[in-house]
Parts: sequence; structure tokens; C-alpha cells
Amino acid sequence: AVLHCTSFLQDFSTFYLHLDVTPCLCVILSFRLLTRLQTSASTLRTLLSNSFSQNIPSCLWKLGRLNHVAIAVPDLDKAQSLYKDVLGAQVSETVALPEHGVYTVFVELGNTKLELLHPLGEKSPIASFLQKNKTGGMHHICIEVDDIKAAMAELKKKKIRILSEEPKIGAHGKPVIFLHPKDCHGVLVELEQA
Ligand SMILES: C[C@@H](C(=O)O)C(=O)SCCNC(=O)CCNC(=O)[C@H](O)C(C)(C)COP(=O)(O)OP(=O)(O)OC[C@H]1O[C@@H](n2cnc3c(N)ncnc32)[C@H](O)[C@@H]1OP(=O)(O)O
Repeated sequence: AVLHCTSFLQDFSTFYLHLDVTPCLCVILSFRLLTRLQTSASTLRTLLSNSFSQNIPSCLWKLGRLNHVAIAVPDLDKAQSLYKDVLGAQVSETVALPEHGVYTVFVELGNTKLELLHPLGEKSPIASFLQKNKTGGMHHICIEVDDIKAAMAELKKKKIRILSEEPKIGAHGKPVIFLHPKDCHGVLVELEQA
């Protein structure tokens, strides 16, 4: 393309010389033409790269909004009362989820929620957490994804440990998985199918 442009410019200059235009004017006109050619080449490059990036998805799944932050608490009634009576938030009833080994209470915050967690049963993951954190503490964050199966496939490839073979049905009746805190900078991460 460069060779074509160069020879075209040479022909173009010769043409102007034949017309008896001064060499100086000829150089100016050639320079203008070259600038135009460069501009259209860069515009073309931008257009091509835009259309490619629209057609090829960088990722087959997308991370969405923060669904909730979960807090493990040793006394669910006291924690419920703090958010409802002291802080004035809208607070749900207590719901037992035996398949997860937890009692849950949701605190509505408008842009997201808090999930208060208390152990249910002897094998509850919250029981071992509370043994190490006697007064309670932040247990996990939950982020929505648009395709949990695609997320699992990609995260497995990237060696992020997923804490169950298959998604479980979470507190909102939707499939969820948990990612190992040691692979997520010390934070247990739950992904929920939006
Ligand atoms: C209803 C549902 C929903 O919202 O939809 C729920 O919430 S269910 C919520 C409850 N379900 C879950 O949590 C399911 C996923 N969780 C799990 O599989 C487990 O709890 C693990 C996260 C793998 C931890 O297992 P386990 O307590 O047996 O192991 P461990 O005590 O030896 O912990 C291994 C290391 O991870 C750290 N570790 C443990 N739990 C952690 C947590 N929540 N956040 C950050 N780090 C944590 C420990 O300090 C330890 O680090 P060091 O070695 O440095 O001391």
C-alpha cells in the first residue's frame, strides 16, 4: 500500500509539473494528499477494530451488581434488632436453609442487601467461622453473574477453586456457587445467577 501511495504521489507531482505549477506548490499539494491518505487509513483501522471487538466477545459471561454482603452473627435476634430497631432498616423474617446449614435474615439497603447468617446444624460452615471469630464478622460477598455455568467453566480453567461440583440453590431460589477465599484475596465470594 505504501509503494502504491508513493508511486501515486510521484505521478501526481509529475502531473502538476506538466501543468507548469511551481515545484513548491507541487510539494504542498502532495503533502496535503499524503495527510488525507494517512487520515483515512487510521479511520479505516479504527472502524475495523471497532467492528471486530463488537463481534468477538471478550468473555462469555459477565459480572453484575453486588447482590449482598453476608455477616455471620452469634446472636441472630440481637443482630436483627440492631438493623431494624436501632438503624431503622427494613428487615426480613428469619428463614432456615438446612441444605446450606444456615439461618438467614435479609436487611434491605436499597442498592444492595445484608445477609445475616447464623449456624443451623452441626456441620454448618458458619459454626466453624464463628469459632474463629467469636463476635461475628463479614463472611462473604455475593455478586450476580449472567451465566453461572460459563463462569464456572472459565474459573476452573483459571485455577480458581469452586467449592461445589455443581451450583446449589441459594437464598433467593437461584443457582449459586462459592469461590475459595484463598483464591480471592482472603474473601469468600458467592456468585449468583441473576
Ligand atoms: C444461603 C446461601 C446464600 O447466600 O445464597 C449462603 O449464604 S450459605 C453460607 C454458608 N455456606 C458457605 O460458606 C459455603 C462455602 N464455604 C465453604 O465451603 C467453607 O466454609 C470454606 C470457605 C471452604 C472454609 O472451610 P473450613 O471452615 O472447613 O476451612 P478452614 O476453617 O480450615 O478455612 C480455610 C482457610 O480459609 C479461611 N476462611 C474460612 N472461611 C472464610 C471466610 N468466610 N472468609 C475468608 N476466609 C475464610 C480460614 O481462615 C482458613 O485460613 P487460614 O488457613 O489462613 O487460617
